[in-house]
Amino acid sequence: MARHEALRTPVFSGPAGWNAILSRAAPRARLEGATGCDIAIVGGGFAGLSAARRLHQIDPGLDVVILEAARIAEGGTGRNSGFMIDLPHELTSSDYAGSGESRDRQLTQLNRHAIDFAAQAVAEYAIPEGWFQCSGKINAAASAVGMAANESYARHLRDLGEAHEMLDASAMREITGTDYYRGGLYTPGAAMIQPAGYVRGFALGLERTGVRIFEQSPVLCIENGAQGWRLLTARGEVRAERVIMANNGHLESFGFQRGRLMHIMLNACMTEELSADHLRALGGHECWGATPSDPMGTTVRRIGPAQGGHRIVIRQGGYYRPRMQTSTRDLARLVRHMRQKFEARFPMLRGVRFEYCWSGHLCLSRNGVSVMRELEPGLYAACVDNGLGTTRSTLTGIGAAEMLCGLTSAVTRFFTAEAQPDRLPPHPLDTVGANAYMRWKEWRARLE
Ligand SMILES: Cc1cc2nc3c(=O)[nH]c(=O)nc-3n(C[C@H](O)[C@H](O)[C@H](O)COP(=O)(O)OP(=O)(O)OC[C@H]3O[C@@H](n4cnc5c(N)ncnc54)[C@H](O)[C@@H]3O)c2cc1C
Repeated sequence: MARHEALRTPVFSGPAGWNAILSRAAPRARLEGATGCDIAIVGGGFAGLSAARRLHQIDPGLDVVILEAARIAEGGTGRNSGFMIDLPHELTSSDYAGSGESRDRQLTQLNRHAIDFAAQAVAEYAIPEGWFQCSGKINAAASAVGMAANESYARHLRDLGEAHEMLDASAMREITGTDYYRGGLYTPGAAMIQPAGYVRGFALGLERTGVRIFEQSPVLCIENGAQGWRLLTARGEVRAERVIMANNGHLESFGFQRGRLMHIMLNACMTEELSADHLRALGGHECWGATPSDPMGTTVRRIGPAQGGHRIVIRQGGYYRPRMQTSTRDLARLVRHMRQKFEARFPMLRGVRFEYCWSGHLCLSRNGVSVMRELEPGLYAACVDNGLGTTRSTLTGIGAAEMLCGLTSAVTRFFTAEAQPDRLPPHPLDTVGANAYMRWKEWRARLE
């Protein structure tokens, strides 16, 4: 009998701001007592919810249960910046280009498949328009380093035949209201989501199709016996024929891929609602999204009433944390950094408070691969987001559902052809090495 106990379950630092600015969602039941189903899914983020939707599309008769450790939209999926990006977005490169033209073409096609899948869910589940907008995004450049990265990425996009537009400083000022940026590279294919709104609407839509979701029900142990799989929580258990692990880096907490997954904690702050005076002083467009031209820079988004109020969301600073947690001290230090970044960009908004500051978890592999495969008979993984889970985890979820149902597709072929995640150096060398490398890269991109 296979038995996998969870070494740790998710711990979140700071409130998930995107969720906090929406009207309160009614809590779902915790798992109490015993229940059975055909397929149990561990984790209710992009991957888990997408897997449930794909399972229902393939066979509406399947009985599916999702067990989420936190509440829907309070985990990593509700803590990101909401850029659902179609193009290559390789965080370990200096300009987002991936490891080769052919893989980048393939990934772009797959990312667009994920965005289409999400757009269909938005239509079918009647998710409000403001929570999913195909408005494109900008790679914003503030220094010579950023301008060079944009030039280099634009060359890559030209080679791939992808649409893009270079923006000069005055166009950037017109959009963002600040003269901080020297230029930008606009690409039209990204969808901008209100992550909490999107994922809450997605979960409600799934429930209307019969999927059962239990919140605050961390799975503590999974075991396989003669009667299939048993998933144990503190107060209940689910028996299932098959299981999809959609818990991203916490796959390692169950003993899988040990020493091969990089756990990065990323951080973000969201301002209080901007007053009419602030809005006048700021100018610019009501909604825009700017990723940094250098992946180690600062992401900024401005949102409007359709997303939860006129606010600015800023993201900066990643730390390698194998225990998958951000300490209060780490978060306080990062909030100070983000304050500096905010004030440098928006001097006209001095005094505007950060209302919500939080940290969330990314899981990368050194060689940029995900883990979407059958781990043991009847146990599947849809894990390792590589920093772009809005699309990549949507895809791993789709792929795991298809594989479990015996289908092959471009998605399953892509992931099953991937190598294993590369092994990392042993602790504490991995932590010291990764953090030193990230601090150096951040220093180089300090103006971006
Ligand atoms: C500040 C920040 C900004 C980001 N910006 C972007 C962005 O703009 N675009 C983008 O694509 N990505 C972004 N990301 C990354 C993105 O959030 C992740 O890639 C995405 O959340 C991964 O989705 P997932 O479903 O694979 O995993 P998760 O969202 O982490 O979902 C996994 C779920 O599993 C649950 N879980 C874990 N263990 C258990 C257990 N034992 N039992 C039950 N449930 C369990 C967790 O609670 C969690 O809800 C950002 C991340 C952060 C932190």
